[in-house]
Amino acid sequence: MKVTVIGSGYVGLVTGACLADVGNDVVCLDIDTRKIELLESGGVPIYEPGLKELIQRNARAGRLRFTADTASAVAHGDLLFIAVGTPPGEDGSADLQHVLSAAGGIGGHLRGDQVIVNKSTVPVGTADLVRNAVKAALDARGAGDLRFCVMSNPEFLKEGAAIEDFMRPDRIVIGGDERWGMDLLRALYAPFERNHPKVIEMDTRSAELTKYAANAMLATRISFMNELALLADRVNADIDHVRRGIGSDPRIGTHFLYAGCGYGGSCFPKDVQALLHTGQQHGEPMRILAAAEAANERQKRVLVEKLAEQCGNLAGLTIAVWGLAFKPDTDDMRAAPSLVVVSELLARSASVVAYDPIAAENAARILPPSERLRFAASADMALEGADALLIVTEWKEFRSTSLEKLVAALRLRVVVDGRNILDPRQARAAGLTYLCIGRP
Ligand SMILES: NC(=O)C1=CN([C@@H]2O[C@H](COP(=O)(O)OP(=O)(O)OC[C@H]3O[C@@H](n4cnc5c(N)ncnc54)[C@H](O)[C@@H]3O)[C@@H](O)[C@H]2O)C=CC1
Ligand SMILES: O=C(O)[C@H]1O[C@H](OP(=O)(O)OP(=O)(O)OC[C@H]2O[C@@H](n3ccc(=O)[nH]c3=O)[C@H](O)[C@@H]2O)[C@H](O)[C@@H](O)[C@@H]1O
Repeated sequence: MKVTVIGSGYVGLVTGACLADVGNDVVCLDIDTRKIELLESGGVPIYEPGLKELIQRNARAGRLRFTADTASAVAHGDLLFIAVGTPPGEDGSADLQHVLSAAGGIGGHLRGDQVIVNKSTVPVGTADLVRNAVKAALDARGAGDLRFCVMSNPEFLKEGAAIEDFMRPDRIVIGGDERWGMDLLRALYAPFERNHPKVIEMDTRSAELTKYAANAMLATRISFMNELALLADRVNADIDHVRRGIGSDPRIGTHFLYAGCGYGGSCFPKDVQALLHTGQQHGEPMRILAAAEAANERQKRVLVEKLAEQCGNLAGLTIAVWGLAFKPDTDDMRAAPSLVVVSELLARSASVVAYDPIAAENAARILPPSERLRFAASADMALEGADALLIVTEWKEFRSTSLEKLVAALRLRVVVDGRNILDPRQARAAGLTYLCIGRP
């Protein structure tokens, strides 16, 4: 099938590359010409495991092309995916300017009999706005009779595992009000079903709401566990035991129950805010979600609070920070808890030496290096001259770190582990003051 993907970011590139990989003829469009030039020359603007190889393989096979030319890209696809960003506006609502500008571009060049599929995460009712924007652009060029429909197909992939998630989805939500659009999209996704039905059909508005419901539920689950972990700290219980104890109940399940230093990323924080905003707009305040968000804001400060409880005044201390990305296996720094952790340390007049295997460059754009903030080239180098260590992201390379090395390097021998990756007994036996989240 001929597919166009509008927006070549995390979702657009993964969607484009995976659809090409099963044999479709895909064009990825972006307004960022530097991104397109890089992609055309074999580079990939983001870090996502396996993506570079997948893109290169399919580009070589001629099934995947990149362009900044809206006219040819829109003319190409029988299916036109919108995968542009929907960042939070000032009031927390989803900012739809990119979606609507993409819709305008589609309307300006539509050739007819094309299905517009919205993959961006957007509030309920956006499909109608997209339809109106396309129609207005068609009318403006005297082409109001061309046939098209607008569908919702939210994306559930996780960064760091994006290709696996796309290739082997738990479910494929398709929201639409016209049968021909449904049929075309179902046919596109047939190779991903592998004898197990994955497609869940519904109306557009329910599909739009499903996406927010999923992220809001997951964010709430994490905040619930984080609050429980803070309580476990107070009552001398172990959140890891509690997690296993409740996760074995299939009604609860084992996934997404890890306490830590707060959720971040490009989606949970912004989608939680957007759903809160939708609730307010319609006179149905989402009280549970508001509490989940407040708990997350608190959680991002817990590491520094624990450090200060242990060390007293942090002024003048040098703190090593391991991990900056909002989770391992990504270079994404959007709403990463590390941003709060590092800013809080600097605000308390500590110096910071930070290390991240992949995200340091992106981090330095948000937190510019200064006299009190340096970026180290390795985990070991971050420890040089440090008084204490904070672990913020659970990159694999931190898991089997030598405890003896930490004891030798850290002047105060204090480690605050925001992801519970070290063994408390071993850490203490080695001579560290080891603080973590919800484990005695
Ligand atoms: N990043 C993720 O893991 C997931 C993101 N989503 C949703 O998918 C959407 C996209 O997210 P990301 O891929 O992370 O964003 P991104 O910021 O990585 O990529 C968006 C791209 O769209 C381009 N763009 C903006 N306006 C355009 C236009 N009019 N025409 C062509 N290109 C345009 C930008 O230049 C950028 O390259 C968001 O709504 C997000 O909430 C959904 C599931 C997972
Ligand atoms: O809409 C989106 O963009 C995506 O948002 C999340 O994916 P992502 O943000 O890539 O990463 P997650 O693995 O969900 O992690 C999000 C945050 O939660 C934290 N987390 C996750 C799991 C857990 O048990 N505990 C925990 O603190 C992570 O450290 C991270 O900061 C969802 O998991 C995806 O299904 C969704 O498509």
